[in-house]
Amino acid sequence: MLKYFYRFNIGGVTSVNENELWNKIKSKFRTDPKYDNINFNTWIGPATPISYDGNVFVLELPTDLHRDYWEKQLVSKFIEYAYEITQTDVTPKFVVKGEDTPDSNTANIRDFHNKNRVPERPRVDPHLNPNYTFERFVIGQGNQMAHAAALAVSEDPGKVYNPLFFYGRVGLGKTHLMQAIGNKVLAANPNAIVKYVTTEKFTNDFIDAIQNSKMQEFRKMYREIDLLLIDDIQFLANKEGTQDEFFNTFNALYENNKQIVMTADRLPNEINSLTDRLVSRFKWGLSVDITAPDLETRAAILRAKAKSEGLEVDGSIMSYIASQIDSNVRELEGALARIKAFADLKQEPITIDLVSEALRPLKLDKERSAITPETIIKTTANHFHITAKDIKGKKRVKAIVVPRQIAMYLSRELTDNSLPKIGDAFGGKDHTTVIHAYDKISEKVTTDIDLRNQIEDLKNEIRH
Ligand SMILES: Nc1ncnc2c1ncn2[C@@H]1O[C@H](COP(=O)(O)OP(=O)(O)OP(=O)(O)O)[C@@H](O)[C@H]1O
Repeated sequence: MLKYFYRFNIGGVTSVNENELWNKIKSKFRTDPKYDNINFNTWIGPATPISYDGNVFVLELPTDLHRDYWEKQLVSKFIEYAYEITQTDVTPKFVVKGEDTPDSNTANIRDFHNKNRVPERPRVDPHLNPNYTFERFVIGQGNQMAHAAALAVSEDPGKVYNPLFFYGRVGLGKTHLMQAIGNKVLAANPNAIVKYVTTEKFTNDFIDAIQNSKMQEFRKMYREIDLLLIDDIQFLANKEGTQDEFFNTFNALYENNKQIVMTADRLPNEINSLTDRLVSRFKWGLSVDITAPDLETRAAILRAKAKSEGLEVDGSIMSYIASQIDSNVRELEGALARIKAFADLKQEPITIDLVSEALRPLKLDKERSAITPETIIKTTANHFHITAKDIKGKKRVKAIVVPRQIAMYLSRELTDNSLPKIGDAFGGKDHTTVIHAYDKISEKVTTDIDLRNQIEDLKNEIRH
């Protein structure tokens, strides 16, 4: 391709040639905090200046995708920078490498091959954990809805809820449930193309494809999927290029009635800088949250895990472990593994003493005993901008009654104190008042997301 290297003069201002101008523009992009290294190396670095005649700047880009990206995301910055440098309006023109010299012969050959190709089902590794099945998933109050939706989708992918979106805190079974859909779909139809991918992997594959000019393969692979399971999409935050590509993948699959299942630790509209068009698409289907399992479910999960590992543990010991660990299922599993290792090492049966010894380094008992209704009352009062005296008092206004009930609920959840003892700490209330408050809040958290978040925040504040 011809390159022009010349300087010329407009009104006494010495103009720069395309290389000089491009280098200056590049350094401006480099120092702009909006464009980090990955962004710069992916989109800006691979561009080549072709010509600049004082008005039009021709920039060659390696792929169509780069052109799209430049036209949508970078063009205005380019114009702004070019103006700062030259004090003139520069119009950029983007050309894709090789496009202005199409080799018709090669194109014809490629066409021929495309038309005569025998369609084949590509082999895609689904990346599923065979243990993440519906059979091994224990249903409880916090995951009932999510489980039902997952099951419905696995029986009729692409038809009922598309996309299906699970959200919730870490370690509560989102990945397990989404992969259960994949395992079930594959069991029913071994030819289905199922792919589980984390958002991190999707991003890396995408960047890799751009850097190695493999976008076509990348797109083809993702667009032939029947069931796409994409985990932790909160990691799309602040990644505009990947969001664009995911948007295209999403549309291609959706239009072909292919099922998409996603997870995140929060709702789509709470993900930082997730573009509105993605947020609105994610809302087309169904979003379900998974919340922390209650005591009963935690014990049931433990029983199921112990059974699958051939561990014999008494029911009351299970309840004890479940009462000690109320954060998430992953930690529950970790505790069980720890107890098993401890029993093996000591060659002793699993008893309450052994369990409490095994879990001691996790400081669970200590943590529990360090938390008292007093600390809970104080923290809750602060949180709601009232006083501990209000909580212990008898005022019946809503602004005090609700925090009082929450503090009672937390005192039951986080301490081993008996009901009368909790009642005493709350200014001598009867134990039936504590039960009433506990039941009321337990019921409310199942439907009120704000309350649930507030309680989670409070638990964290109390623990730390
Ligand atoms: N209801 C359940 N029944 C049985 N096992 C469960 C249940 N919920 C979670 N688990 C187990 O807990 C562990 C953590 O679950 P998972 O990885 O699915 O959580 P997650 O919500 O995807 O968390 P993260 O956001 O950290 O990826 C897994 O081993 C999973 O099998």
